[in-house]
Amino acid sequence: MEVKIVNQSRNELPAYSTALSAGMDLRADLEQPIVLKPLERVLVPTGLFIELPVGHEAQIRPRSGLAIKKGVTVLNSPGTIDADYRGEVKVILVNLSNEEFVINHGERICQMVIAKHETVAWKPVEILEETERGAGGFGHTGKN
Ligand SMILES: O=c1ccn([C@H]2C[C@H](O)[C@@H](COP(=O)(O)OP(=O)(O)OP(=O)(O)O)O2)c(=O)[nH]1
Repeated sequence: MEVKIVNQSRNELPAYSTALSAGMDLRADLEQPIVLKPLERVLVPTGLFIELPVGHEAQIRPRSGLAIKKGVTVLNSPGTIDADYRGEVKVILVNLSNEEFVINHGERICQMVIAKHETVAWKPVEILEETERGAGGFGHTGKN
């Protein structure tokens, strides 16, 4: 599938890869480094703009390496990029460690996965079909 992408990032390194992996790493596009204190969050620009086909979304997900080594993750994971969004793809990072984390220009901060989704026509009804579970949830079957 082809997806249109406008790259206004100042990164010399490729902003995206063509590898056949599910997630494409995205790089920070920064004029100067960002210092993220413990428990602070920040909106990080990528310099990328995409045009997804209707019925598709892009999901912004954490990188496992940053999460386990630095405690830095995507706060709203998975962030949703809608098919009709034409703004810059941005990433909400949060520092869950007890040390400062510096985000440098060009650093790979997250990964983006393109996914298909259903387009639903909601059908209002008075009653839903019964099931064995019924309204039980949130651990109602116990631990064992
Ligand atoms: O991590 C994210 C999440 C969202 N967006 C952009 C693309 C998305 O299509 C738009 C709206 O996102 P969302 O629906 O999550 O935001 P909202 O808080 O519901 O705001 P809105 O009222 O603008 O929909 O913001 C990003 O760039 N990065």
